[in-house]
Amino acid sequence: MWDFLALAYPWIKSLHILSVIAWMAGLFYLPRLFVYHVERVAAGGDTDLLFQTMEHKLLRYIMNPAMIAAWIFGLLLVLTPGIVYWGSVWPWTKAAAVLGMTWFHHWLGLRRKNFVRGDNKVSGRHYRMMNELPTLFLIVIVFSVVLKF
Ligand code: HEM
Repeated sequence: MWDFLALAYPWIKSLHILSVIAWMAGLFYLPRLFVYHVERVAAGGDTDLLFQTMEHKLLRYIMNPAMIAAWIFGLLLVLTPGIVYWGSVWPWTKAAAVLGMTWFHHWLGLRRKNFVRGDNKVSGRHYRMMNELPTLFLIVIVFSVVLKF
C-alpha cells in the first residue's frame, strides 16, 4: 500500500491539483451568482428559476464531486510516506485553511437552499464580502504547500 502510494505520488498529486482547480472555480463563481440573484432577480419569476437551476447544477455536478475528489487525493498524499511531517507548521496551516474552505462550501450549499425556499436573507454586499474568503484560504494553502515552513 505505502509502496503503491509512493509510486503513484506524481499521478495522485496531479489529480489532486486538477480537482482543487475545479472546486475553486465553483467556490469563486457560486457567490457571484448569488450576488446577481439577490440584486437583479425578482423572486418567483422565470429568471429566478434559471438562477436556481444554474446554482443547483454548479454545486451538484461540479463543486460537490470536485470537493470529494480533492479530499480523497489530498488524504492519499497525506498517507504517502515522507510527504507530511506533522512537526512542521505548514500541514497545520494548510489543514486549517482547507477546513475553512470546506465550511465555506457548506455555507454556500445552505444559502442555495434559502433561494429555493424563497427565504434568502443575505444581502448582495454580504455575498460580495464572503466571496473574498476563498481567496484568503487559497493564499494560506499555496504558501503552506509551496514554502513548507
Ligand atoms: C481537501 C483536503 C486537502 C488535503 C488533505 C490536502 C493535502 C495535500 C498534501 C498532503 C499535499 C502534498 C504536498 C507535497 O507534495 O509535498 C498537497 C499538495 C497540494 N495541495 Fe492540497 N490538500 C487539500 C486541499 C487542497 C486545496 C483546497 C488546495 C488549493 C486551494 C490545495 C492545493 C494543493 C497544491 C497546489 C498542492 C501541490 C503543492 C506542491 O507540491 O507543489 N490542496 N495537498
